[in-house]
Amino acid sequence: MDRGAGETVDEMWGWPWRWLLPLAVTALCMVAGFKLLHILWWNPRRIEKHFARQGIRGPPYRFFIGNLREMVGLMLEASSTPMVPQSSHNILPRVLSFYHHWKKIYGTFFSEASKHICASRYSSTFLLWFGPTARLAVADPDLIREIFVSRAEFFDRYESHPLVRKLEGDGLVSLRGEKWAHHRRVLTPTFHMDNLKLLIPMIGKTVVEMVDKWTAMSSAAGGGEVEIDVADWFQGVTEDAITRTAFGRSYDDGKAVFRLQAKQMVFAAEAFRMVLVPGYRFLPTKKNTSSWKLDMDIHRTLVQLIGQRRKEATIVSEVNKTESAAAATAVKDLLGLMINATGGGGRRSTAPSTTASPISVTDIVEECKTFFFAGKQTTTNLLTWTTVLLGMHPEWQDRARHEVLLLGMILNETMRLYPPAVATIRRAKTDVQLGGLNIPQGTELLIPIMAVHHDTRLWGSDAAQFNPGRFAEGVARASQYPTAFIPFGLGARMCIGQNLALLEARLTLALILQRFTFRPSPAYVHAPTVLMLLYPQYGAPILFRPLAPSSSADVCNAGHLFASRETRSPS
Ligand code: HEM
Repeated sequence: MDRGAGETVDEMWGWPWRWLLPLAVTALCMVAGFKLLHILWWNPRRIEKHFARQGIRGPPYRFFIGNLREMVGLMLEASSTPMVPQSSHNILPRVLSFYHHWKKIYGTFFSEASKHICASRYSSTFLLWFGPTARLAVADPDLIREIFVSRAEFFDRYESHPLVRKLEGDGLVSLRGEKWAHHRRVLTPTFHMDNLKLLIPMIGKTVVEMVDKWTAMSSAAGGGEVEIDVADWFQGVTEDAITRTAFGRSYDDGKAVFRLQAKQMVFAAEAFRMVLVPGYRFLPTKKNTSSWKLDMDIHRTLVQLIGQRRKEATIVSEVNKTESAAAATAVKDLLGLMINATGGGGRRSTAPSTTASPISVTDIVEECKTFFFAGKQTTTNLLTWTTVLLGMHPEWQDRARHEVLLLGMILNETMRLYPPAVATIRRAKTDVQLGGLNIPQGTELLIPIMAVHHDTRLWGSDAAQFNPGRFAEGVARASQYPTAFIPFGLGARMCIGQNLALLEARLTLALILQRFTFRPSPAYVHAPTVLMLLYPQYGAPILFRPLAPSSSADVCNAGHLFASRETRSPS
C-alpha cells in the first residue's frame, strides 16, 4: 500500500490506535506515578510505622527530601561558630550536630527481654531519612558487633553516589562479594608490617626533607618560631608513602599516575556540586571532556607501566644495583601483586586460587584511585589532629619526646576524639533481625564512629578529655566494650591500610618531636568540621620552635617504634 504524506493515523494503523495509544500512554504515566508515590510516600510511611511499632522514633519523614533540609540546616548552624571554649574536645555537637540533636530527642533502645523500649542502655537508636531512604542510627556496641562481625553477611557496604565513586574509585572500598574477597586476598600482603618496614627508610627520607625545610624556614626568620599550616605539608608525606606502597620501585611513574589522579579528583569534586542536575556528568561540557581525557591518560600510563613491569619481572637481577633499589624491589607493592594476579607477571601467579575472574587493567586503574583516595587524606588528618592535640597538651608532647613509644597511645586517643572517618554506613541486604529489632531490606544503618568514641557510658565521665593514658594497657582494655573503639572500622572490611597509616604517623611525629617544640598559632581557630572526613575548618597553623640540631637518620631505622602490641593484621 502506498502511504502518502496525507495519510491519517486511522488509515496507517487502523482506528483502535486513535484511543489505544493515548490510553496506553496514560496507563504508563499512572503506573510510573504510582511507583513514584510508592517510593516517595507510601513506602517511607510504611517503614516509619514499622519502626514506630517497635519503639523506634525519629524526625518525621518529609516528601522526597526526607530530613535532608533539617540536617543541612543543623550542620550549617553548628559550623558557623568555632568551638567554645577553644580548648574543648567535646566536638560531637559541632561535627555531627544532626546526630547529637536528634539522639537527645529520639534516642531509644528496644529491649528484647522486656519487650519494652528502654531509655536506659545506650539510648542511641533512632530513625532518620536520607531523602526517601530510611537510615537507622546505631551506636550501641553490641549492635555494632552484630552489624560488622556476627551478622555481617546480612549487611552490605553502602553504595556511594556515582560521582563519589569517581572520586574514591571502584576498588576495594566499594567492591562486594567474591570480587572484593579476591582483591582483598591479593592486596593484603602489601600491608603486613614486615613488608611495610621496608618502606621506612624511604618514607623517613621524605619526612626528614620536610622537617629540614621547616628548620631552614625558621633560620631564615632568625631562628625563632615559624608558623606552618601542617595539613598542607603532611599531604606531601602521605602522598609519598602511598605512592611507594602502591608502586614500589616504579615510584616515579606512579607519581605521574597519582598527579593525574589528583587533577581528576578536582574535576570530580567540581562535578559533585552539580549532583542535583540529572545526567550532568554525561554532558560533553569542557570540564567533563577534560575529565574523560584524564581518565584515558591515566589508563594509558598505567597500561605502559604494567607492560614495563611485566618485562622487568623476567630480568629482576638488573634492578638490584643499590641498597635502596634492592629494598624497593623486595617491597611487595600493590601494583606488583595485582599484575601477578592477572597471571601476567612473567612468572607463575602466586595469588591464591579462586573462582573470581583475574584482575584486569581497569581493575588496577580503579584500585589505584581507591588507594590514592583512601590512603592520603585519612592519614593526613590523623597527623594534623595529633599535631594540634600535642600542641594543645604540651605535657604529653614532652612525655612523647622522651618516651617515643607513648606515640601509640597518643595516636589512639587522637583517633578516639578526632576519628578521620566520623561515620560509616551499611545496608540491610534482606529483612533481618538486629538486637531484637526487625530491619526491613534496604534500610541503611548509620554507624556514627565519633559518637561511639565520645559516649560517656562507654568511656566514662572524662570521655571528652584528652587522656592518652586510658590506652596504657592497650586498645582492648581502654574501654570495657571491645567495640567502643572503631577508628578503622571492624570485621572483615576493616581498614586494610591501618598499619601503613600508623607507621607513617609514628615515623613523622617521632622526627618532628626530635627537632621541634610546637604549639597552636594564635591564628589557629579550633573548629573541627566534616567534609567526607574530619577537617580543621580554618586550617591548622602551628608554631614550631627548633630544638638543638640532630641527625635524623637513626630514626629511620627505628624498628622499635613499630613493634607495638597494637599492630594488627590487615587480613
Ligand atoms: C588514619 C588513617 C585511616 C583511617 C582512620 C581509615 C579508616 C577506615 C575505615 C573506618 C574503614 C572502614 C570503612 C567501612 O567499614 O565502611 C577503612 C577502610 C579502608 N581503608 Fe582506611 N583508613 C585510614 C588509612 C588508610 C590507608 C593509609 C589506606 C591505604 C593505603 C586505606 C585504605 C582503605 C581501604 C582500601 C579500605 C576498604 C577496605 C575493604 O573494604 O576491604 N586506609 N578505612
